[in-house]
Amino acid sequence: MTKGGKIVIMACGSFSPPTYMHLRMFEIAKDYIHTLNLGNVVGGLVCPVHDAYGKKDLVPAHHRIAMLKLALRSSSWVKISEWETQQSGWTRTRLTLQHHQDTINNYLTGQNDPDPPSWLPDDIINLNSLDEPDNLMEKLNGNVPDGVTVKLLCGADLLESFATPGLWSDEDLETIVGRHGLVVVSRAGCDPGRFIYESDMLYKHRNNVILVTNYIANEVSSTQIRRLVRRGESAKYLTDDAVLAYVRQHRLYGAPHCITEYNILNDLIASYDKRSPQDVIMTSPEETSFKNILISIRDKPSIIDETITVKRPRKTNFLMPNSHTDSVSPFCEPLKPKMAYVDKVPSTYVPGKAVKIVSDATEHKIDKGGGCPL
Ligand SMILES: Nc1ncnc2c1ncn2[C@@H]1O[C@H](COP(=O)(O)OP(=O)(O)OP(=O)(O)O)[C@@H](O)[C@H]1O
Ligand SMILES: NC(=O)c1ccc[n+]([C@@H]2O[C@H](COP(=O)(O)O)[C@@H](O)[C@H]2O)c1
Repeated sequence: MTKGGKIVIMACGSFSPPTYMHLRMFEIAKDYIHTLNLGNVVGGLVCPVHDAYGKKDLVPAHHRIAMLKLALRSSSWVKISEWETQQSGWTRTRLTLQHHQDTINNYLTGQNDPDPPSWLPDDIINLNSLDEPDNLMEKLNGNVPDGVTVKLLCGADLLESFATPGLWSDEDLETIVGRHGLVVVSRAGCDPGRFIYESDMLYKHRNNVILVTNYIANEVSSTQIRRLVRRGESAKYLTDDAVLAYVRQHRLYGAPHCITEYNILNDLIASYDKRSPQDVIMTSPEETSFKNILISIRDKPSIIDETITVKRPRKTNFLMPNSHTDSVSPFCEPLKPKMAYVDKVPSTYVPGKAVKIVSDATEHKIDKGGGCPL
């Protein structure tokens, strides 16, 4: 067994919106712990804070949860705990760590709720279902040799917030650091090693603080994404496309009225049933609640992108009969934005699904089906 036992790493924060760095923290921390044999990471939890935390630009929890779900859809081991957001008000981090640790260990000792919470790490669920009867008996008797410790995963700025007068109580910090432990990821402008050295309490518990150097520094923050969004500038590649799509769709953080650009990937065409030499595939279209959708169409890989604007002329139910294909007829002015109308789009036209645009010299059509994942 590794020396630190089973660990669940939990990041508490606003996640308004989640960034790639929020996700990277988990990967970096897990690798570090495993390569140095400091413990066995059996799960990761993201715990968005309650709305009552009241931080600037904290959008309602249901939005932050929805964005986290989109951001984490490819993670096999990091889950979201909505627990804090479901409490009657803001919860101190010590209580959050304690609650999750207790719930996990109760589950492991068989005192579990028959309906385990959705955030319970899969490895914990599997661990329990693999229990030998003897081992289970030992656990039922209250002897849990390998209980799980929930550690607080944070950036070095959060560690340094421990020194902000009145923000954290000494008693809470003693419990968080002494009983749970910290996994701190480096962040520009912070010196966590020195910070620990200069705090008597942290220095005393320094063996319970794992300092992880992020050698591939990424200084993206939610603040920066919000700023770009507010200014109508691109935040692409700072967070997941689906998160940005959600932000635009719900006009969060002052996002301007939506014009969405879709890339047309010619190299994907080959994998689809080709109808004409000008077939193009749209990637990552979004829900059709937008009035204007900007679509880049590249007829031939060699020529400059042309764009057409597809307008929804009136409210429809957006359900397309199986056999139906709507026409988009652009004005024929080469290399200028072209206006076109789409009456209806297929019900499959949702985030994460691509729609095939079939084009020829005079008309463009949006075709049902042919979806490809993002
Ligand atoms: N670039 C980063 N490097 C290291 N840690 C980070 C980074 N961005 C966020 N974190 C950590 O992620 C956790 C959640 O932070 P939070 O939701 O406040 O993100 P943020 O991007 O710093 O937000 P904001 O910009 O709104 O203050 C914190 O522990 C924070 O230190
Ligand atoms: N006393 C405490 O327990 C305490 C104080 C400040 C922040 N926090 C937590 O730290 C996180 C900080 O998030 P932000 O970096 O987004 O402000 C939040 O989850 C918040 O609840 C806890």
